[in-house]
Parts: sequence; C-alpha cells; structure tokens
Amino acid sequence: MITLNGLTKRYGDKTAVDDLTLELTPGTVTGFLGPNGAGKSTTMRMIMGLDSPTSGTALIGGRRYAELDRPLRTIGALLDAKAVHPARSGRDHLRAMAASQRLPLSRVEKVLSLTGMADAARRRAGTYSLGMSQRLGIAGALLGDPQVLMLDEPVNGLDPDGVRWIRTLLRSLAGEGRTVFVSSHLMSEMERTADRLIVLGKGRLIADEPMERLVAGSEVRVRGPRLQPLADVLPAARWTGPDELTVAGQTTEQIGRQAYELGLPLYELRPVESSLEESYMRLTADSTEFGARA
Ligand SMILES: Nc1ncnc2c1ncn2[C@@H]1O[C@H](COP(=O)(O)OP(=O)(O)OP(=O)(O)O)[C@@H](O)[C@H]1O
Repeated sequence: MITLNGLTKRYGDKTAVDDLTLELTPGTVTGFLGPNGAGKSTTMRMIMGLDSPTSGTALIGGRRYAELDRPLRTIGALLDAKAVHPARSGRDHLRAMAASQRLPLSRVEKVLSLTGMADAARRRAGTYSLGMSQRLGIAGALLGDPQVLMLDEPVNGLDPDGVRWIRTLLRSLAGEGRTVFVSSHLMSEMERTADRLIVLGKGRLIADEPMERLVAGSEVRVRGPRLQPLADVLPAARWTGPDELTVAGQTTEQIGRQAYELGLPLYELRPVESSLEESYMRLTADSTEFGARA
C-alpha cells in the first residue's frame, strides 16, 4: 500500500507536484498518466525518498522510505533503467544489490530467470539494449520479493514481445496481491494492463478512476430515418452520418424517451465506448505544458 497525503514539491516558484492525496491498494495495477512535465517522475522519486517533499507525506505500508528496514523487501522500483554501472555484468549488479540488503543470492538467479535475463547475465550492462536494461531494472525491482512495485515507463524501448511480457508480469504480480504502480505514455497498453488510472496535469490530480469508467460510453449513437426533430431538441447532438447522430451528455434512456415523444422510429440506440486515448486527451486538454496551441 502506498499512501500520499497532501504531497507537494516546489522547485523555486514552479510547483511540480501539487497537493496529491491518494491511496494505492494491493491487488491492483494502477496506471499513472499525464503529459510531459506533469509531475509523475517527481511523485515516484518522492515515494522512493530520492526527492524530499516541500510538504505532505508519501508512505509505503505506513512508513517513509527512509524508515524502511531493508527497503528492497518492501518496495521495488524501476525509475531509470540506465542507472547501472556499465562495466558490471547484469548478474554482478544484482548480486551487489542483494548483498547490500542481506538478501539471499538465490534471489538473483530467480529474478534473472523470471525476467528472461539468465543468458545475458554474464555480459556487461553497458552492452545491453534499452529493452535488456529495462528487464535488468525490473529484475532489480523484484529482487527483494516486495509487496509494492513501482515502475516508471517500463515499456519504453521494448519490442512487442517485451511489451506483452511486461503486461503479463504486472497482471500476475497484482494477481498475487501486490500493489503495482506504473507510469506510461502508451495509452493502448495502459488500457490493457491497468485496473485503475490516475491522471496528473501540471502536478495536480485530474482524474482517479477505474479503467472501465474512463473508457465507458460517454456518448450515444442514434440511427434512424428521420432524426432532424431529435437534432433540433438536443443541442449536444451532431450528425455523424446521413441517418446518424452522436449525442454527448445524455443517456440512451433519455434519448429513447425523447425519440418516443417526438414519434420518431429508431434503428439503433447505443452508448459508444471511447478509447482511453480519447478520454485522456479530453481530460488533459488544459494541462499540457508543452502542447501546440492552435
Ligand atoms: N530537479 C528539478 N529542478 C527543477 N525543476 C524540476 C526538477 N525536476 C523536475 N522539475 C520540473 O518539475 C515538473 C515535473 O517534472 P516530472 O519529471 O516529474 O514530470 P513527468 O510527468 O515525469 O514528465 P515526463 O512524462 O516528461 O517524464 C517539470 O516542469 C520539470 O521541469
């Protein structure tokens, strides 16, 4: 469990993370989204004690990172896959991590095989591709068999097999009852992987929703031979075909009743699922720091 309470980080007059309060629960993959510069990495760094909050707290299982005894056993994180000594082999890197926290060396072999890195473990980390570095970073995060996993952009640089591997791994870790917190810019991937989504914009929480609610139909598609009277009474309706209207902000029940009262036959009346990407673009329209303005 990760608990953020009023978490805030200011750099000079810039507020990178603004009064963030939320709880990340076990057994769930929580996706962390937001435009570039929204404050995702800063939030994760504060959870790991790498940045200190200006105010508020970030607790893991009720304690600050610095208060954890052998933290790798409580929380595993991948924040920067390239933060590995390039001359060290993957195996030696993990062995040093294990030794630093008195973890059994058998865990090193276990996580190497879990991440598909056993064959590459003897090579120097400096020769790894980005995908292999990501796998080594995930091996490090899993080393202490922690209940909480936090991964910043873990699918960056992975090929489609690697992306699928991460998805399956994160789902199974949450299935074992762990808390999984993962940031990504890949919407379609988040849609398949996460149960819950947290969206940040300019440091502020702008959405915290179960995935199914974010992609649930927020518009209704109506088809029929004579829809003009319906279009006249529904200001939020727009024509999306010669015999088709798309209506925002109304339920199928409300529209069905209106059509009945106007005596209009309908061929089709159904909620339209929007993709996560569409919902995300709507939510963050006002929060992109670097977006092009028309
Ligand atoms: N050490 C720092 N000094 C000054 N400003 C910083 C520092 N670290 C981050 N920032 C600023 O804080 C804001 C949030 O940055 P952060 O890296 O947390 O965003 P992000 O959501 O992770 O972005 P991205 O998706 O691009 O990785 C940005 O405006 C960034 O420029």
